[in-house]
Amino acid sequence: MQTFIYTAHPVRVVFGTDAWSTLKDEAGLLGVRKVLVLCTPRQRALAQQAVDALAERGVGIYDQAVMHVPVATIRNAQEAVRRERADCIVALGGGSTIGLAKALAIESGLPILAVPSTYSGSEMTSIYGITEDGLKKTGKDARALPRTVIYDPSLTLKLPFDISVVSGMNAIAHAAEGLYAQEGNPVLALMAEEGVRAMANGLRQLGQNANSLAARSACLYGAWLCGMVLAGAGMALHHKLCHTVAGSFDLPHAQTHSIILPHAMAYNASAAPEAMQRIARALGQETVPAARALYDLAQSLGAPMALQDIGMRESDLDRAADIAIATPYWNPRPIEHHGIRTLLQAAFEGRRPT
Ligand SMILES: NC(=O)C1=CN([C@@H]2O[C@H](COP(=O)(O)OP(=O)(O)OC[C@H]3O[C@@H](n4cnc5c(N)ncnc54)[C@H](OP(=O)(O)O)[C@@H]3O)[C@@H](O)[C@H]2O)C=CC1
Ligand SMILES: O=C(O)/C=C\C(=O)CC(=O)O
Repeated sequence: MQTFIYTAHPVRVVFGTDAWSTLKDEAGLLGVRKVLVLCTPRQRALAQQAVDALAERGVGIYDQAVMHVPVATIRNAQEAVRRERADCIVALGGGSTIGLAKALAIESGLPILAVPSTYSGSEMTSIYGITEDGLKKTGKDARALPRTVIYDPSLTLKLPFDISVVSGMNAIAHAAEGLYAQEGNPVLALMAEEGVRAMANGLRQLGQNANSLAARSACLYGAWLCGMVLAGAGMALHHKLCHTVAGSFDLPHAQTHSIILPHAMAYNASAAPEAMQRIARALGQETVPAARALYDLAQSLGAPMALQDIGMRESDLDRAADIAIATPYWNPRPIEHHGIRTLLQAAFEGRRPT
């Protein structure tokens, strides 16, 4: 067996259809007294339920989380933390809310208790992203890793089917890329394959019945595994392209992942054949190239397939390629301008990878 390094990311996880009811006890186990609940404006009613459940520990709500964590939002939320003298942050929502909690924790050292309602997987990682002056910067900081995660599939029942699909593809992207990323290893490869399998099966079941708790459980379990792979193995070309395109041109994160993933896999296929085999096997499509199997999965679930359909302008593709190439992540195949520009064109048009 090859020599490798595996780093565990210590997060306490409570998983199950009634897991949400443990919120107060879990906050108690963290030894905190004043909990500020973060959410987006539309999740405020759920956040109020959290404050009520936390009883004397629930001191307030900050409900202005937005995607890509703009610096101005962080400043306003920091003010709420100071005003309420919070000593803990509950992040209740998707990756946008969890991302805001991470930015606050990096500055304050406060512990995060995350209750995810999408499949972004952010709750399992110490990776953070902050957007300033139209540019998204990402980094890693141990303080950004939540101390506790409560996964309750019943909280994801209201996640619309179309968002569930692209969010699930975002999770699959973590695992797919983790199979060839620089810090990948055999332990993470096991999680990656199982994560892709669980998520793909869960999404297919959701396609039959979006209210199925069994399907929602499979998706959330897949999101957890895929998030752990992202945390441990790191990122490569695909994630870099998504951060460039979504962060710099203000496109929706998960949709961008879903569209670019098959094209990034096609770019890397020749340099990472074993990873491609594992992805195709996890999708139950061993005779089809992984890139096409991913494209077909997304298409069969009605996901948007072209960057032009989610607001990208063709005139911005050259700049997107320039930004992605300027500060590349490590990648198994060398990053070269013509290949990346061609990849972005294919993703812009939504062509099935050849
Ligand atoms: N650092 C990391 O490891 C990672 C970070 N991310 C970051 O996370 C962000 C994207 O996360 P993502 O989860 O896709 O985006 P959001 O958190 O913005 O959620 C996506 C959509 O789902 C809706 N939604 C969430 N929960 C519910 C619910 N329970 N019921 C109904 N609708 C719901 C949101 O609605 P509403 O806005 O109304 O709440 C929103 O429209 C990006 O900024 C990305 O960079 C993503 C993956 C990993
Ligand atoms: O692209 C992803 O899904 C993973 C990481 C990030 O989004 C980084 C971040 O902005 O938090």
